[in-house]
Amino acid sequence: MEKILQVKDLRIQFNNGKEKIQPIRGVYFHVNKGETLGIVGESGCGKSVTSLSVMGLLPQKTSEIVSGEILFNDRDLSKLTEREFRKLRGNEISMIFQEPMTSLNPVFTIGKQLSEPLRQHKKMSKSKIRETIIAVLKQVGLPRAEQIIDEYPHQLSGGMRQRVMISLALLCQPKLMIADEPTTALDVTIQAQILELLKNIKRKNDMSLILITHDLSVVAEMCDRVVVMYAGEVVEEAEVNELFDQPLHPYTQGLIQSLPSNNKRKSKLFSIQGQVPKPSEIKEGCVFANRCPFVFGKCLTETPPSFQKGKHISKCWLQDPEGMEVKHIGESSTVIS
Ligand SMILES: Nc1ncnc2c1ncn2[C@@H]1O[C@H](COP(=O)(O)OP(=O)(O)OP(=O)(O)O)[C@@H](O)[C@H]1O
Repeated sequence: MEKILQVKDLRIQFNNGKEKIQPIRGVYFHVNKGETLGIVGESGCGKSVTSLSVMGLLPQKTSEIVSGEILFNDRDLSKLTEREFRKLRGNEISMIFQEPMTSLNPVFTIGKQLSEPLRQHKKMSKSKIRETIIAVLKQVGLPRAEQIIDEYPHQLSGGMRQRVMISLALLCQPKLMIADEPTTALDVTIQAQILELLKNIKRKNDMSLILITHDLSVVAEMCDRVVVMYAGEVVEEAEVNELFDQPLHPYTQGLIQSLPSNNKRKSKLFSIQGQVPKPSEIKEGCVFANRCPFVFGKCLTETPPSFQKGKHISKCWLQDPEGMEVKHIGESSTVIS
C-alpha cells in the first residue's frame, strides 16, 4: 500500500530557557493513501505536538526537531523552511482544530476567511473564488451557502462553524487532512453529523485522514488503523478491529476497559490509576511501568523495544517473543529470535 506520510524516529525538544524537555521521543507511524489513521491517548501524551510538527506549526523559538524524519510523499518536512511550509499548508496538507471559534477570526466574514487559501495557493479570479467557496460550503452540508459566505462567525452555531472549518481545510483539495479532536467541543448529535461528514468527504476526495482523539468510540467508528500514544511514545499500533479484539499493551487494554460500554450499569467506571508522567519525570524503563498492573523487574530498568506480530506492534516487555520472530519497527529492522 502506498504511504502518504511516514514519521520515523521523531524526537522533539522544547526549551523554555530554564529546562529542556522532550515530549516526543522516537515516534514512528505512517499513513497509507486513502486511509483514516487514529491517534489516541490521554491528555499530554503528545498527540498535538506530533501533528503540529507535521504541519510545521511548532513554536519556532522554543522547539526543535532533534532527530527523525517526517516524509510526506518522500519529501522530508522536518527540513522545510517556513516559506516552503506556507506553500504546503492549507494546500496539500490541512488541519482542523478542536475549537472553531478560536480558529475563525470574528471580525472577518466567512467568505473573506475562506478566500485566503485560494488566493494564496490557486490562481483564481474573484468570481471563481466566490463560486468555489459556495460549492465547498454546500459540500459540507451548510444550508444557505450563498448567504453564509457574507456572514460573520458569531452568526453561526457551533456545528455550523465546525463545518466552515472543514470547508476551510478542504478548499484546496488536500491529500492529507489532520483533524485534532474535531468534535470534542460539540454536543453529541452534532458530533455524529460532523464525523459522518468527515467520512464522506474523505471518501469522495480520495484523501487520507489523521484523526486525533481521546475517544475510542470515535476511533472504532471512523478509523482503519490506530496508533496509541503514551508519554511521547507510540506504545501500540494495529488495525482497528485487531486493536479492539486483542489489545496487546496494558495501556490500550486500560483505555478499552474504561469505555462506558464495557462497564456494567451502576458499577463504578474503570479508570487507569495514576497519571501520564510529565516529560521531565520520565525515567529509564517502560514509560507506563508505574501505572501498569503487570509490571515486573525488567520494566523498571530497560526500555522495551517495539515488538511486531504481523501488522500489530506493541512496545511492551510482555510481548517479548521467546523464540518468535518479531522486529523492531523502522527501516533497519532487527530480528530477535
Ligand atoms: N509549547 C510547548 N512548550 C513546552 N511544552 C509543551 C508545549 N506544547 C506541549 N508541551 C508539552 O508536551 C507534552 C505533550 O503535549 P500535547 O499537547 O501534544 O499532548 P496531547 O496528547 O495532544 O494532549 P491533549 O489531548 O490535551 O491535547 C505535554 O507534556 C505538554 O505539556
